[in-house]
Amino acid sequence: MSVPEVLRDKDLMRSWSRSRRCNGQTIALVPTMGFLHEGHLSLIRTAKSLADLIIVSIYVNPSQFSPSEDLSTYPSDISGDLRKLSAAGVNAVFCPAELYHSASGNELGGHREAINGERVVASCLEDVGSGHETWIRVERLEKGMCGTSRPVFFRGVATVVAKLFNIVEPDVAVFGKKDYQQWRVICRMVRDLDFDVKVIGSDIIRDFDGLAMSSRNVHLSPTQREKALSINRSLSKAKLAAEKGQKNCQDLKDLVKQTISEAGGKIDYVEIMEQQGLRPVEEISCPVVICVAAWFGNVRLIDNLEID
Ligand SMILES: Nc1ncnc2c1ncn2[C@@H]1O[C@H](COP(=O)(O)OP(=O)(O)OP(=O)(O)O)[C@@H](O)[C@H]1O
Ligand SMILES: CC(C)(CO)[C@@H](O)C(=O)[O-]
Ligand code: BAL
Repeated sequence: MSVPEVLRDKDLMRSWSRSRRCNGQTIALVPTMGFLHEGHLSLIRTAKSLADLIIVSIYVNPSQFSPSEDLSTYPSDISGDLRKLSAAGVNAVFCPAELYHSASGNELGGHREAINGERVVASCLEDVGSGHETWIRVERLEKGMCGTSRPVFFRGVATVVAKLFNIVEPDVAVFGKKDYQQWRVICRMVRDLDFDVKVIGSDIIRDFDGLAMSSRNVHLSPTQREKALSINRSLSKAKLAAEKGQKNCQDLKDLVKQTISEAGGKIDYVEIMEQQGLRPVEEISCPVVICVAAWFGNVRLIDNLEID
């Protein structure tokens, strides 16, 4: 077990990376928001098969949360994460305190301020008069599904991932297919803006009972967790129905919605999209992905299943 180098400063991160690339070593980046689980570790294993050195970034990006979302309660355990990353054989961990410039020109987004000892969070950067004003929009792919319920999400993700690519300068970057739309948005950004980075989508890792692993699962009560198993159950049912010949997407979506609602989940969306461009499909005649987001109490979970 070797302890990875922990870098908090973007210039140091860039020179760490550049010096290794100058020596001919290839670098894979695995961007995360921390509170690591087996899903993240599987991305690291994928990354290790693709590059000489692995960098994991841990940064809870404020600009992808709107003010009503869960930035302030996003789980964190940096010492646990560092232990897992050491065991996983990662070479460096990039965990900047802040990545955005403030209006004063300092590198402080100002999204977390202690007022009267309480942690107050303004999650959308403009709300606090940040100096940051450059955003990447992946105009069609960012719309619909998670883009509807999380209006600043993909703008924030695309922008922070572009920043990470510019700082780390990786050869390869690995993302989870659990966040399917996010993965496709990043692939499109890389293609459209000519980033010299190969983007890889890595398969969803599920817990023993089928629940897709997610940092937010920690907020589920045992009863909510039990109910949340309906997501994977509903996706498997729909896939089986499709394989048996049910090609009508409305019927398949209704099956998914009914299974989750009956278990006590509140549907955010259920969509069936073609895999590459995420355009909605009415009859299955090409590889599709069924994408779901649903609430269990205050926890919003996403999941999906590809039908090839
Ligand atoms: N179960 C999983 N299988 C595969 N990849 C995953 C899984 N969970 C997360 N990832 C991937 O890990 C990367 C970092 O994700 P993040 O740190 O937001 O974790 P998360 O578990 O997705 O958290 P959240 O609770 O926000 O959904 C993303 O590319 C994401 O798709
Ligand atoms: C890609 C990412 C690290 C950007 O903040 C985040 O959205 C995530 O963890 O999936
Ligand atoms: N894994 C996606 C990060 C988010 O939900 O904000």
